[in-house]
Amino acid sequence: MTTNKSSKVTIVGSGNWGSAIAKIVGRNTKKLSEFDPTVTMYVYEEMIDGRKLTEIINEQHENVKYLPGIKLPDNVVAEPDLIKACEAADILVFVLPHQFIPKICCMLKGKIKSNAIGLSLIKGFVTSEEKGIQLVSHLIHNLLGIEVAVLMGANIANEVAKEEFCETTIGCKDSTNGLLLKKLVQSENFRVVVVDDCDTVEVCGGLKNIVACAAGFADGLGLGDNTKAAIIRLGMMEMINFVNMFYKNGNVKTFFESCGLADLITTCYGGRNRRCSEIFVKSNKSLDEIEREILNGQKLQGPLAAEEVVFMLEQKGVTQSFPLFCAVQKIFKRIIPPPMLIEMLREHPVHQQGYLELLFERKEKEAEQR
Ligand SMILES: NC(=O)c1ccc[n+]([C@@H]2O[C@H](COP(=O)([O-])OP(=O)(O)OC[C@H]3O[C@@H](n4cnc5c(N)ncnc54)[C@H](O)[C@@H]3O)[C@@H](O)[C@H]2O)c1
Ligand SMILES: O=P(O)(O)OC[C@H](O)CO
Repeated sequence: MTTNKSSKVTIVGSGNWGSAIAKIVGRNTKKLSEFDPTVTMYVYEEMIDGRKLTEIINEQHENVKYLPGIKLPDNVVAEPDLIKACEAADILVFVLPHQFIPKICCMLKGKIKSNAIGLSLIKGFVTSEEKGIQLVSHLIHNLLGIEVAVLMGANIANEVAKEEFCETTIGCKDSTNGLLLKKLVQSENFRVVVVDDCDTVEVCGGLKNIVACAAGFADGLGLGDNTKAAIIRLGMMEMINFVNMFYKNGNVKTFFESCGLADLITTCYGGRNRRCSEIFVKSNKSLDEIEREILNGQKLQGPLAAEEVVFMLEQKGVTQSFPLFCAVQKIFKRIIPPPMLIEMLREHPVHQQGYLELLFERKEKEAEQR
């Protein structure tokens, strides 16, 4: 935990969500004595119409590429040098597409304060040859040696930036740090609940992106709301099963925080993964083409997560328990056609009599044994 009276905050990332959270964090640090008012935002530099993005942000106080139309507080300062941005920070808010995080952490190793704390807003997993699938917060902790909390919820960045009411979940083991992080990110219209079941919070954020892709496929196939509701329910059952199998201390109650069912709903109706998956079904375009044409530099997390998760499920020999995750991976690889999604869900193990009892009884027994 940090002992500074006035904690210095750096946001590592400046995409759609990074910029939206910078708006809240910048406002809070300006008014709360716990924090140094200046928030540094690490920006992966790029040129926009001949000007550097960092210069535009620092002069116009707007991330014109990733969050156009939203003014950032003037105490949010864009910095293109990763080390300069992070070396003095007491709190590091990680909010980059997950594919960039291993490289960023390697660059930061040994260059940050040893008593800094991290908060990861990254929804995804990382995989390596030796370690298989790993939670992003665990990777950051292992590489940088700092405690890392997570923040996940039903939070489409553009809506948060417009200050529409929503909720979110922070997973943090240390209650003092949890409270400090809550103060950093909570606002009138962004309500925070802190829980200590960090792994479940983070797994929810990574897996819901896969379910969102299935929802997008259903939209692309012209199916209606009943099918989408089934996809959300079956997706949530696979998420619960995944936590039960691989994160033994996970608590099913966490699925009823914003990071669980609520995020599944918002992402299956309004998210980028859903939108791009619908186009994937309706066109012959590759995912790369769709990402380039639709997202203007923003990144999809769902297809990559499906690849990583299914690789792990295959290694463990348990793919039959996760037909929805597997269907998404196979459809993106064009191994099966999109209508096969429904074939794979028709015989879902959740439809077997007594499935829920088995799922929850097993969990209760395990809890008793501990
Ligand atoms: N956008 C949302 O609505 C939203 C909401 C909640 C959580 N999230 C999660 O937050 C995380 C970040 O998402 P986002 O929406 O802020 O990002 P984004 O999709 O807008 O990604 C683009 C960002 O990646 C950066 N980038 C591109 N190439 C890079 C490189 N080689 N190295 C480092 N950075 C590079 C870009 O500069 C830009 O800042 C993701 O895990 C996402 O799932 C997003
Ligand atoms: O746009 P998506 O699909 O990356 O989802 C955004 C957020 O994670 C929703 O909470």
